Amino acid sequence: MSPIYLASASPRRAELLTQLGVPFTRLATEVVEQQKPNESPLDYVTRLSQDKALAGVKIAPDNRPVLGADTIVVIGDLVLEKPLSPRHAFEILTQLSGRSHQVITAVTLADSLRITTRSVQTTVTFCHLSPERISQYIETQEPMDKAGAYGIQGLGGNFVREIQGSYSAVVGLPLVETFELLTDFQS
Ligand SMILES: Cc1cn([C@H]2C[C@H](O)[C@@H](COP(=O)(O)OP(=O)(O)OP(=O)(O)O)O2)c(=O)[nH]c1=O
Repeated sequence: MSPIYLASASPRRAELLTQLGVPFTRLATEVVEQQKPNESPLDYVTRLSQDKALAGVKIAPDNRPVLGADTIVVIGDLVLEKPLSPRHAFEILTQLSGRSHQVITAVTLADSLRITTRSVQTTVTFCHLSPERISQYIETQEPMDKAGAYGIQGLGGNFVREIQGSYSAVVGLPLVETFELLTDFQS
């Protein structure tokens, strides 16, 4: 696999790309994450992954492909991103308790001429969480930098009764779809 740029500060995305065997250099980009009125969750996560990749293309020193990705948690029509505070994390986890939600991850590859995006939707079902259990989890700090205020790869995995779809997409980068995207883009 040829080397690429990764426009992401997420340690999970770097680990997953390493697991795929893709050599990469990280680029530091800043993208404002704000859903527009009437923008669907899928359109929103797609746009963010594209904005991240295109912000990387702008600062990349050469024309290697740039990968950008975004992950959101969706319950009903409501998009849950990273919690703004421990109190907000408590509200989010209370909403997720005892029911199913969707996790959508979009991945974009772009260079100065082309842009391609794949999105993956996974359904995750949580067991019932008591307020005490939620508070204890928040004390670990694990929820604070994660969409939906949990990490399936960490202690948040203890809450997952069922997952239908891609585990790696929930963690932040769908391995199969990213490999296919890279293969198609570089062929
Ligand atoms: C649901 C879930 C999300 N997450 C993480 C993946 C993402 O890093 C984060 C969602 O935030 P994002 O805004 O997608 O990504 P980021 O800000 O961490 O990184 P960057 O924009 O620089 O690429 O939540 C987990 O690690 N485990 C989970 O189970």
